[in-house]
Amino acid sequence: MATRRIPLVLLACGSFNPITNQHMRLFELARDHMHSTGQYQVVGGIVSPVSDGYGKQGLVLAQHRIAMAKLALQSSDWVTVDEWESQQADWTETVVTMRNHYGRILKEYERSTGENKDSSGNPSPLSSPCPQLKLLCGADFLDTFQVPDLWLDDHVEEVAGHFGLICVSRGGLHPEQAVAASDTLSRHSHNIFLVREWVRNETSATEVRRALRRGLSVKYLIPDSVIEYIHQHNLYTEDSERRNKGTVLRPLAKQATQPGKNVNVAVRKIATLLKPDKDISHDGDHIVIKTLSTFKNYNMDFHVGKEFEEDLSGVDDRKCMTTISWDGDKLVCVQKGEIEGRGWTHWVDGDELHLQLGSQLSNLLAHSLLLLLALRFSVLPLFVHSQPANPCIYLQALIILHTQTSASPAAIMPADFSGKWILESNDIFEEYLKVLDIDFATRKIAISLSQTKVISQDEDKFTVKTLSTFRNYELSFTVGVEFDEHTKGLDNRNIKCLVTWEGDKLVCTQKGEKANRGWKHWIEGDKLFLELTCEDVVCVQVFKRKA
Ligand SMILES: Nc1ncnc2c1ncn2[C@@H]1O[C@H](COP(=O)(O)OP(=O)(O)OP(=O)(O)O)[C@@H](O)[C@H]1O
Ligand SMILES: NC(=O)c1ccc[n+]([C@@H]2O[C@H](COP(=O)(O)O)[C@@H](O)[C@H]2O)c1
Repeated sequence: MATRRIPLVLLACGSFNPITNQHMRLFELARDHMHSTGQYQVVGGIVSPVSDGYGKQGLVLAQHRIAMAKLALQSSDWVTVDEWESQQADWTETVVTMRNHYGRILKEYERSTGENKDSSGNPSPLSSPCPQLKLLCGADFLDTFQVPDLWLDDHVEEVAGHFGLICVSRGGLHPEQAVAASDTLSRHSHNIFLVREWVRNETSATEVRRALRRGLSVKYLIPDSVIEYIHQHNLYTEDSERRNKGTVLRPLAKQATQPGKNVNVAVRKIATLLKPDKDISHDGDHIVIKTLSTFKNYNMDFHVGKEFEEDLSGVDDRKCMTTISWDGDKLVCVQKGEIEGRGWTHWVDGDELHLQLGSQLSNLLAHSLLLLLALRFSVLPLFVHSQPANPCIYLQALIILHTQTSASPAAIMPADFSGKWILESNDIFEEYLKVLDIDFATRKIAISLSQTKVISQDEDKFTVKTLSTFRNYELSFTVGVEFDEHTKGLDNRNIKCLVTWEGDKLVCTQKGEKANRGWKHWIEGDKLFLELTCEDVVCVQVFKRKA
């Protein structure tokens, strides 16, 4: 007997700021994929734009995002826009939105099966199987599960385990790795459907907004009706992009103050009202970190490598013998005293400054990581504060910090790029070569070759050698010092270059005949990333450190 398919509803949650053609494609791709399993019959799709309380930079009002999504989806006979989430006063956890929709779906199902019950009240064999609801997302969404304090573990468990996920590939991301890296996701991998989009579409709402601000065409990226709506309401401007700038994303603020996080309610209330500044200055290994707030100020003034007596008045009023030292490019602090294993570690990872606090008291949250979200030279950090005034309580409070120092975190902890790096992936390299006017034959050779980068770094002085069996290229520069480069053997142009630190990224602007030309280098774990930009093409190369 043929098994009957499970009716399935797909739910996509996001900003949809604005909705793009690719958002709508996700539904089509997911439906095809789920039908191909032979198990499911997709019976509907829901777009659920997030509420204004989400706090994401540049988020225009929900009423506009809803209106645009409705206009866009006029062409679909099975995907609809739902306003429930967007109309909630505060931002709503995704799982709460899922429960709400699923409750509604189940009611409808019960109503329909009510008509088909046998004498003992059970659904008759004629009834269709119980419907399911799954969350539809792009590969970047899976990565967000790893961000500390963004998701509650129980919620990830419920989304992946109880409901299920359908995840469509995006850019060079590796959703299968995101699943493998998470215990929760890998436990439910049978309920996570990875959909491969072969016709790659890199449209992102952020890029669409940028183009609109610059007065560039976005035709064929978003529907004409949406373009018209945007122009009528003058939606995406420099002003609208500043909306929520400096605001901590609501999930980060909310999840970190959940009762399940062992937060002292009274202190949490005070802490969440605070807006302290963090002022970091340094002169060689002499570092001063001032944390200033209307509640409490705390200053640290130390020399790396020299033990000193730290008076934690205003924190937990203990004294410690403290030593802060470099461990690679991490700043590691050991605080010897009454509390065992006390200390912290600071490091920079991409645009983020991480602080890991450890102490016997905080074992419950032994790996509580902070994200200090950095925007170019200004950082918007989140601050987790250990306040064991009551030894049973671990306080985790989020405070918004605006760093007002010209010294970026990278100036304190510059990354070390030295080493040999082997090319692993080379995303849209051919488009990049094309935009540099490199001829067909050279392009075909170049994309087929492996590359090795050999980087020597002496503080801010760099030599980067790019080696392949076809051509070698060498570049030397000092961060902050402009230089002339002749791209010999590449596109043979003369350009004026300046490399600067942005966080721990090395960022180069290349001024010359080609617009918007430059590159960025950064390290994540044992990977070296190189983002090459020219005009509107962005190519990402990933290298692996050679042991
Ligand atoms: N090009 C794309 N490929 C695959 N998934 C995508 C793509 N664009 C958006 N998505 C997915 O659509 C959902 C809603 O996305 P969202 O509203 O955040 O748009 P976005 O383009 O990702 O926005 P932003 O550029 O601001 O990050 C998310 O699950 C996201 O991963
Ligand atoms: N804990 C949570 O439920 C949680 C955390 C972060 C984002 N989200 C959701 O993920 C989506 C992300 O959208 P953006 O990619 O536009 O930021 C939003 O719908 C947001 O509400 C949910």
